[in-house]
Amino acid sequence: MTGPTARPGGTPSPDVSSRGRSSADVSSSDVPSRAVSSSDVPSRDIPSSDVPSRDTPSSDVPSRDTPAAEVSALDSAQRLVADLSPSPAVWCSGLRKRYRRRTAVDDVSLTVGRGEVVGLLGPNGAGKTSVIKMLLGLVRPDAGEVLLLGRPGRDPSSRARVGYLPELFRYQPWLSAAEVLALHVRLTGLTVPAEERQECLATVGLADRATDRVGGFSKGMQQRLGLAVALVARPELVILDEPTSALDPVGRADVRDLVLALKARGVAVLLNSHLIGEVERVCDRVVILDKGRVVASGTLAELLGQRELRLRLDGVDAQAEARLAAAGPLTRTGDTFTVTLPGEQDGGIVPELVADLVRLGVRVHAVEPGRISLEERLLDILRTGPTEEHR
Ligand SMILES: Nc1ncnc2c1ncn2[C@@H]1O[C@H](COP(=O)(O)OP(=O)(O)OP(=O)(O)O)[C@@H](O)[C@H]1O
Repeated sequence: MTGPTARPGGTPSPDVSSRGRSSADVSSSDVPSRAVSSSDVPSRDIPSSDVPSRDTPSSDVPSRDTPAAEVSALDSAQRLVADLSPSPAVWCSGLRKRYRRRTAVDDVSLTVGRGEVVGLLGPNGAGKTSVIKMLLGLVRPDAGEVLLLGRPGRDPSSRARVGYLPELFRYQPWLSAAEVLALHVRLTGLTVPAEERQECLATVGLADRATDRVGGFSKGMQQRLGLAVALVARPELVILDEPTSALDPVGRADVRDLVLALKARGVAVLLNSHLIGEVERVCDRVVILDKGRVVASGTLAELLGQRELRLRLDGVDAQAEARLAAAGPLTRTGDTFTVTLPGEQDGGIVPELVADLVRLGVRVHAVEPGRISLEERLLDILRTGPTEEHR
């Protein structure tokens, strides 16, 4: 996944507004303001003003005098645009960042599809937060390109539909939790009714602290409030940088449920977390960074494989053992047989094996698919370096 990737069909919008700013964002001096030109393939993210519409009175819109051929061409163009798949929630290519002589991010490209949950993993200093800040336009990349929801990441309007929980943040201590949410909703330029804001506080477990001043909140409560801020303006993409670092086990489980609920609603999530078990439970795909580079990426099945099958059996004769060995390399410890299945398995391989064993008179006590954990794979990749298979 390293190296520049083809740009998706997102056409940046010239519309720039202050929507999507967060009072927890880093200083505006980090935020580039240069406009980005566009010349790409259209996507559904094209502002509707760029697309000819029969409903909009305009000099470009066909009138009764417009020749039929022209109307038909406009119809086709509209259909073509409507049929295009939406651009990814996050797309970046060739991101690089140096801080003085230290390279923090080196040629990082990644994509988060709509409704997809992607985990960003890597050791301390790997460049995860730097990548996130470049995606959000909070740090200027030395090279590379970013599109958020089909618009340039540097365009503040792209962030109106992005919820962001920064790794380090501090809200105005003199405001109440409800006031912090109201402030952030105003910054997005959207209208979110008070009841919905209160529901959002309830979602993160702060329903009964709405009127309390944030200055008196514990670290975990501040992190819960940060989550509420990230979620309150009905985002289409949520970027969570270490969302559970201060949370208790119940809070962590809540965040897991929350990420799964977002996914169920079609919201894309980019999750940076050192809690690998959490990432393994909620993420569709994982991108592993080390020393600023992508060292591995893929779905959990791709990264972890699903190659082992452990069976606890009795009554295994030579014929049954031969059947087990036909499924893949076989080892035996007491009554436990472990078969290494081929990488590309078809879904029928396990039920067929079990049915054959039963037919051969074997008593099947347990069948367990085994695979290594994401933590083991991560350590393996970081210690020994990536293989072609991981990249
Ligand atoms: N503002 C900055 N000035 C100088 N160096 C920086 C700055 N921000 C990050 N770095 C350096 O860039 C590298 C990557 O840092 P980054 O915070 O992106 O890593 P990370 O993977 O998020 O780490 P962690 O898991 O510890 O949060 C580190 O070597 C860090 O010291």
